[in-house]
Amino acid sequence: MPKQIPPVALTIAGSDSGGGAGIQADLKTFAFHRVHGTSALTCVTAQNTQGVERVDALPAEAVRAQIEAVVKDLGEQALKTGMLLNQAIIMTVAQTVTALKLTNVVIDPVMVSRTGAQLIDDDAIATLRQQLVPLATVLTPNRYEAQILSGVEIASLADMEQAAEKIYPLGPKAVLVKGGSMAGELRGIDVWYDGRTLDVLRSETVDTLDTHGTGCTLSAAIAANLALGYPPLAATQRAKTYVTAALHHALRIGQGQGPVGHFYPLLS
Ligand SMILES: Nc1ncnc2c1ncn2[C@@H]1O[C@H](COP(=O)(O)OP(=O)(O)OP(=O)(O)O)[C@@H](O)[C@H]1O
Ligand SMILES: Cc1ncc(COP(=O)(O)O)c(N)n1
Repeated sequence: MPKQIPPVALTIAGSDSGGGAGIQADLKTFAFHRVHGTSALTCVTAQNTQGVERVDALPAEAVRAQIEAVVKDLGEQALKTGMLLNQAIIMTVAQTVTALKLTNVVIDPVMVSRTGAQLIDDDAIATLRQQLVPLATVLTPNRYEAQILSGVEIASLADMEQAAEKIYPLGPKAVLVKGGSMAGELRGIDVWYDGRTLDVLRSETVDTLDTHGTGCTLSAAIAANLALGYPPLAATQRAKTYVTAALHHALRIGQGQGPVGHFYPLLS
């Protein structure tokens, strides 16, 4: 049988020592999709299922060097960004993605945790909005990040739709407002807007506390499906289906929120 050449996807994100989110979630998600994953590490977190205990940033130039090293040799069919942490790293990633003319760019604008805690400073948020958001093929804010980017207080499906329409003019080709931290039946419902189509991506609400890494996994799965050649909306629908299945098989490990089951077909 001839050897197959896998597509390549790049993640630019932080390390989660607990293995449930960040680079670790991204590489597992790429591997599940049979996409070769490359990575540019932005920061190292000391983290477990209960929270983040410490964060150490890498120098922005080290982030640039990692991106350049893997892209010039292995290429990339898609990339995602996750936790970029500070203004210098955000600026460097935006410059490098532009300079290398990288395409199929999924931006997970990690700014606020699901519990509502701000993860990066105000300067970094402004830079992310101005320099990185316009480069996105798909931008995936959670409820609180969508509130910051749109100025809309989000409590209903109509609010999610309005936020997606307000974020779109910032420059991404498509916006997915994620509903993992919405209440009741809206938990797990996402809103897509690409300037033409306003679509609601529905899945059943999975009744579990073990949701660590859902956001990272979703954006990595979108990038993997883009690398496989699916157009943005189809890639996002397939990613949503994957995250829902992985949530159904979330791992009950650790004392806090366990990670989703990335390789759920292998779990008995
Ligand atoms: N309990 C759930 N049931 C079904 N889908 C869910 C659930 N929780 C999250 N999701 C889905 O997971 C994906 C990630 O969304 P979420 O809003 O959790 O992102 P996030 O806040 O960035 O993630 P995280 O909580 O990992 O920081 C979305 O498609 C969302 O709808
Ligand atoms: C290194 C790192 N990156 C990102 C997240 C957010 O993860 P998620 O939004 O998927 O829970 C995290 N907890 N740690």
